[in-house]
Amino acid sequence: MASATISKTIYLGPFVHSFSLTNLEICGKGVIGVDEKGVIRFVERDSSLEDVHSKHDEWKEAEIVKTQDNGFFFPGFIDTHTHASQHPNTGIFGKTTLLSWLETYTFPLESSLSSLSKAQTVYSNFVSRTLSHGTTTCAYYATTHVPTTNLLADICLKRGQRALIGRVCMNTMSPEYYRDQSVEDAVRDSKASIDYIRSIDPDGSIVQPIITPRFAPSCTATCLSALGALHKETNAHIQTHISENKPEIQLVQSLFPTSKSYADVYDTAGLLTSKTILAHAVHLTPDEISLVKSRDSKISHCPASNTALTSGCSPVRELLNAGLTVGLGTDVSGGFSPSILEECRQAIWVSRFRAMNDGDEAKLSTAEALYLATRGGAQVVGLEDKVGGFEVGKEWDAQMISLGEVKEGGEQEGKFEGPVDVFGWESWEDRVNKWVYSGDDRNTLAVWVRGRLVHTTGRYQQ
Ligand SMILES: O=c1[nH]c(=O)c2nc[nH]c2[nH]1
Ligand SMILES: [Zn+2]
Repeated sequence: MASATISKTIYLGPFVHSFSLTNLEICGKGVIGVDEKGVIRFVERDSSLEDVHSKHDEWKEAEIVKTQDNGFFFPGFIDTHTHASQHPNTGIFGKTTLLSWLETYTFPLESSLSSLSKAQTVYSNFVSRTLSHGTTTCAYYATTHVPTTNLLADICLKRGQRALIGRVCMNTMSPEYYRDQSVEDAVRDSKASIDYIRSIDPDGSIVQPIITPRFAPSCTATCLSALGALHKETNAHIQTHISENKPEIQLVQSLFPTSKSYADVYDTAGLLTSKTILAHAVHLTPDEISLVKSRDSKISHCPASNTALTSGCSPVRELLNAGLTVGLGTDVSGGFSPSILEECRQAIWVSRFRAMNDGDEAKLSTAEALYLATRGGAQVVGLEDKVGGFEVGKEWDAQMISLGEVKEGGEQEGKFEGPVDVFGWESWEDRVNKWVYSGDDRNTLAVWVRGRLVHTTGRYQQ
């Protein structure tokens, strides 16, 4: 559990973060001061503890946290789209595609999360899992059930993980055993969850509610409009899915024959706003891209899920070139991993598949993938003033990454048990690439949110 108080702390060692989409800063000798509120007060480069103590007298008594085992500090990951309720199905999707996958695997599992004890087990486990992978902020879908959606918010608040938590709305084309019985029910229950989440964290500094129409096929036009009105009333964020696979898009066309496009369905309902997170966006038309841009709605790119459910390869370069704001989403359990580091790799792979047809410009670099995982994600969830990088005034949402080192002679005794082999001669840039391409949660020794230590592994020593 997150400790209640935090001490003024100096974080000492290399740090890595994005300046911009293409510019990753790698600072070999950093000193970062974080106050008792978890706010960064100074960031010194090519500096030492002695330099900092002589410059900042009032920091002489501060605690010191040093990187270890070829380590560096990195901003906490931001997962802009995942389903906590689907965690038990991770890796279970067979050869299904979106609509058959929902029927076969997803609705039965989600409906079973009416049980508080089952939800306690699933949600606690998933929050532990995402934290251990360095995810400090997560946009979660829960289920239609208010008590267990609220439980997910309780768990995130207690564990100290920033989260947007959505009670799922679905009043049509869903199984009889798992659907909202009316638009009024969908709105009443969404409101109940919004009110609860705002009551446990009135400033929304850790948990916030998010209005969650599942996707256009599972909500009637009246339901979508009522949720648009609920956004106007509450100013809560909105999350939904869009243009994930082709049969889904055809279904939307047949269900909303007077709409110009899938994006237009949401726009007509007042759901395309600057606080809207649209997951997938694999097959948007140029007109839809312009519409999304004009509304300043945000995109969650979910490459692992898009490949697993054979939905398609999202043209991320095109979305970025059009000026859209993009972050990464694990989309468990369409996606097969709770790790945003894995999602960086998947985003890079999918961009290579696009490049095979679209040309080399489509390729995402390591720096670009890490930007989407941090600063891009922060913009998607509306937290860009607080998290995503290391600057004075931002909050300390960070992970300590350690890569370990191969021992001389290849000795195994006492070797760092992680997936990355560092020999000692690699540049910092090469080390970051090695982490992105072959690292995992064994490399994430410690995780902080707002300066609070929320996860450690046994190897973390201070
Ligand atoms: O990846 C997805 N996961 C879901 O749960 C879902 N529901 C509608 N559309 C969806 N897409
Ligand atoms: Zn999803």
